[in-house]
Order: sequence, then structure tokens, then C-alpha cells
Amino acid sequence: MDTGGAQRPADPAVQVTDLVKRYPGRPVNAVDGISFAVQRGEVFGLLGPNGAGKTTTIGVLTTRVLPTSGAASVAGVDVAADPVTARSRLSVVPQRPNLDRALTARQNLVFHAAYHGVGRAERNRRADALLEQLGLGGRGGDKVDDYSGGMAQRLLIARALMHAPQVVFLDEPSTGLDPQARLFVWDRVRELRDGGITVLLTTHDMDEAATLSDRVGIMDSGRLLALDTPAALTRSLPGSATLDIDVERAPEDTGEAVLAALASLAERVEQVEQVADGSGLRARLYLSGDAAALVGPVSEALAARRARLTGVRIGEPSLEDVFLSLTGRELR
Ligand SMILES: Nc1ncnc2c1ncn2[C@@H]1O[C@H](COP(=O)(O)OP(=O)(O)OP(=O)(O)O)[C@@H](O)[C@H]1O
Repeated sequence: MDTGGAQRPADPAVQVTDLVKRYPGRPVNAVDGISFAVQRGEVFGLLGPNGAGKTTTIGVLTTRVLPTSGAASVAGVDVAADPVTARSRLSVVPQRPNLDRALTARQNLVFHAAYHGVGRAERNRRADALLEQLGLGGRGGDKVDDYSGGMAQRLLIARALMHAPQVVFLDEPSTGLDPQARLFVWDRVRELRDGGITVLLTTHDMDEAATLSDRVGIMDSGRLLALDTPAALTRSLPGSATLDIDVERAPEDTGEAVLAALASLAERVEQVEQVADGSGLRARLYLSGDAAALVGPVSEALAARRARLTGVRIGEPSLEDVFLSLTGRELR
């Protein structure tokens, strides 16, 4: 078995095949037969509610959890057969900070690299460069105990990069962070990708999944329900794009007649409200695809009835809508 050799160029960065994990004494599988591949240089998001099996999947891929059956490899290395080599090629930014709080930030970085066999001069150089890159330049000498949650998260990312991994796993990277810290972490994730590192992140935040990921796998109850680019996943939903319009109708016309004239343009048209003086109305058109492309035809259809389009708002479907249509439940 070739588990310790160099990764072949064609190997995906992560390969999961029919993976099952059942924890001892549990009646159901935490991961229930999932398969997917992450290409090199890709940011791949596993999106799902609490308990979906995302952390367990990462646990197997990072050699912390033994699979019940199936196969998983990272950077061409079978994680169950050769966990030591796998660990040299991957890094994990865990959900709960597991930094040594009694040490300084810089010591946390340097000791981690030493554990992975990085030489003294090189680990000092990397620690300084990464502290700078993660915005912790002046704080390397501080005890981690004095760090805020956002700083600790940044230090976890720095630590994950100290042994130059090929694949980085981020478990819920921005949970509990304030909006500014969250944006900072997102920028760092993009930098990893730009630097050629493969990123697999888990999240229950659909914005995070849609914004950061090249492709998203939607998980629920241990299963992978859908896997595609965020755009393709939302496009796959019929009638989920919306165009809200404000209309000033001609005095002799009726609201019902205006709506009837728009009916052929969309899959469904609903009146949302009648506006104060009676001549205005607000309607919502449901369609598949690009709602913006409908503005012109709607405006023309209204002009033909001597009505005026006075406002438009475009509503794109989200990954939340995709999850809802797949499971019948909200993401949270
Ligand atoms: N060590 C464990 N022992 C027993 N059951 C576990 C263990 N870890 C997780 N589970 C169970 O496995 C299932 C999947 O949990 P997992 O943590 O993988 O989901 P998740 O999608 O990452 O959710 P979260 O976002 O809450 O971490 C849950 O039902 C959970 O209770």
C-alpha cells in the first residue's frame, strides 16, 4: 500500500469514500456513508446544523476519530493506515481553542513547529512572519491567557500554518467571533487558498459557506444531501428568486388587472400590499433564475397599461432556502 509516498499531482487533496462513523453505544451513525472529494487549492465548505456530523467527518480526516468503515485520505495519504504521515501534511483549527494558555503566543507557535520537526531558525522565522500576517505582530510575547476570543482564533490559524501543511481544516472558524473578527478570519482563509493551500471548513452559517467556499456540501443527520457551487445549489431551486415591485397604476385600472398582466412573466405573482391612497400596489413575482432580467419586461408590461414602476427589490435565494427545500427544516 502506498500511503507514505509523495502525493501524485492528480490526487485530490481530500478523498472520502463511503465513510461511516458510529460512536460506541449510539443507536445511529454520526456519519452515515458519505463520499466526496476536495480538489487541490479549493475551499470546500461542509454546511449543516448542529449534530449533522461535520465535526466527526473532520475528526476522521484529521486522524482524531477512527472510522467505523469506509476510507479517507488527505494529500494522498490514507488517514487510518498512516496517521503520522497524514498529520505532517494537514493542520486543524479546532472548534474549541486548545492553545496552551500558560505559554506566550509565540511559544505556542514555536513548540508546535518543533513537534513537527521544523528546525530552530525556520520555526522562529515562521512564527514572526505568521504573527505579523495574522495581525498579532506586537503581541507574540503575551500570554495566551490575555488574548481575546478573536485573537486566540487568529493564533490557532497561525499555529496551523507553522508546519506548512497542504490541507487545512477549520471547524466552525468564526463561531463566537464579532463581525469584524469574522471578516478578518474570512480574509485569512482566502489568503490560504491564494497561497495554494486546500481548505476544508465546517459551518452552520450559510453566509460563511456561500461567501468563502468554491463548493459546498450540505450535511444533515450524517448524510451528504447536496454538493455543488453555492450558485449552482441556489439556481437548482425552482421559483425561489423574487422580484418585489412597487407600482403606481392608472386611475381607471384595477390592482387585479395589473397582477393578471404580469402573471405570464413569472411562475407566480402575489399582491403584497395595497398602498395608502389606493392607486399604488406592491407585488412579489417568484421565478427561477435571474430576477434582475425581469425588470425590463415588467416595466414594459406596466407601461402598456399606463402604470408606472416606482420601485424594485431583488431577492436572491440563499443556501438557507436550499437546506429548507432539502429537509423541510430551517438550518438552525
Ligand atoms: N465523542 C462522541 N461520542 C458520542 N457521540 C458523539 C461524539 N461526538 C459526536 N457525537 C454525536 O454524533 C453526532 C454528530 O456530531 P458532530 O459533532 O459530528 O456534528 P456537527 O455537525 O459537527 O455538529 P456541531 O456543529 O454541533 O459540532 C451527534 O449526534 C453527536 O451527538
